[in-house]
Order: sequence, then C-alpha cells, then structure tokens
Amino acid sequence: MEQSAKIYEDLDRILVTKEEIAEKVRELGQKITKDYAGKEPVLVCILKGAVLFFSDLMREIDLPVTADFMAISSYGSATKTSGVVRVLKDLDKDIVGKDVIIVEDIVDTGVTLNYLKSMLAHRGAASIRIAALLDKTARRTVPDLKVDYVCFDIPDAFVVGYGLDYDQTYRNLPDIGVLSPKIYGDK
Ligand SMILES: O=P(O)(O)OC[C@H]1O[C@H](OP(=O)(O)OP(=O)(O)O)[C@H](O)[C@@H]1O
Ligand code: HPA
Ligand SMILES: [Mg+2]
Repeated sequence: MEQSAKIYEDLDRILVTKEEIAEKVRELGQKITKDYAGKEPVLVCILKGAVLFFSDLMREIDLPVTADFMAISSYGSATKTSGVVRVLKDLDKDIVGKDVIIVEDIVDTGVTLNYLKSMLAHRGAASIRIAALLDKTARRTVPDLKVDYVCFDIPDAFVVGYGLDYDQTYRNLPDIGVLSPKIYGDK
C-alpha cells in the first residue's frame, strides 16, 4: 500500500485485494486444468486490461497451453463505452480447430466480448470459452452473452487496478478499487 499511496488517494474504496485476487486466480487455474485435461488450449489475452490477470492465470494452469494476444479498445479516455470496438492488434496464429479461452479483465456492457466471440467463432475454433476476472452484470447490454468463468461479480462502479485503467493510468495498482468520480467528472 505504501509505495503507491499517492495513486490510492484517487480511490473511493478497495473492492478486491491482491490476496483475494491471487486466491481466485489459483482456483480458476485449477478448474481450467481439470476442464481441459488432455487438451492444449490457446489462451487469448485481450490487451491491455487483461495483461496482469493473463500472466498470473497462465502460471496456474498445468497444461501445455499456447498464448496469443489481441489488442482491443472501445473506452478510449472515458468511463463509458464508445460502442465501437476497434481491433488494434490481431492474433498472430490462426485458431482453426483450436480450443480457445478468451482471457478478459472485465465484462461490463458485454459489447467487446460479444464482438470478439463472434469474430473468433467465424474463424473456425473448435470451442470458445470466456474467462473474466470481473463481471459487472448491472451494466450488461448484451444479455445473452455467456461468461464461462468469472472470478468476481462486482457492483456498478468504475474500477481500476490490476490491469484496469482510467485513461491508461492505475493499471499497476496491485488491488482493484473504485475510482473516485471526482477524478473523471462526467466523462
Ligand atoms: O464489456 P465492455 O463494456 O465492452 O467493456 C469491457 C472492455 O473494456 C475494457 O477495454 P478498453 O476498451 O478500456 O481497453 P483496455 O483493455 O486497453 O483498457 C476492458 O478491458 C474490456 O476489454
Ligand atoms: O470499470 C471499468 N474500469 C476500467 N475499464 C473498464 N472497461 C469497462 N469497464 C471498466
Ligand atoms: Mg480501458
């Protein structure tokens, strides 16, 4: 807490501590290891927000996984989605016949994952599942989106830390907290 005390001042409260994150990520890694026994899933990290979750989760999966990366952006410098999902970087390898696990930091409206899931399904993956660290169901505008693995259900608040940003800042907080609305005003 001490070394980032200045950034922590911008939070209203801490929602999930780094210890709670580590425990849930370990449990999820064990579950995926069981569910995919005998398979070699492709873990797809959705940059940038999922980067910390991805790197911790993959070390908890005891299978010969491969890793690929996609960069997506729809929030820009706001706390509300622009509704337009931009692919800034695509996967390096094709996923035909592969068991794909999309690794995301947060499902908010669901617009990003809905877009991504149908895009990857069209490329001929054998299966696609979603693993999300946080699920903010109160904000969902895509009600039938299935999120297969969730670590934490969270309330309707803009959160930062452990990879999640506001205008590219706060991603390095080890915990996840509610950003004080005074930081972003009506953005
Ligand atoms: O469910 P949604 O309402 O679509 O919101 C979730 C998406 O928004 C954030 O990405 P962002 O566009 O902020 O890019 P970033 O990961 O680089 O921060 C987050 O990482 C998810 O990808
Ligand atoms: O609550 C959030 N915090 C940071 N990024 C986000 N992208 C969607 N929702 C959020
Ligand atoms: Mg963001």
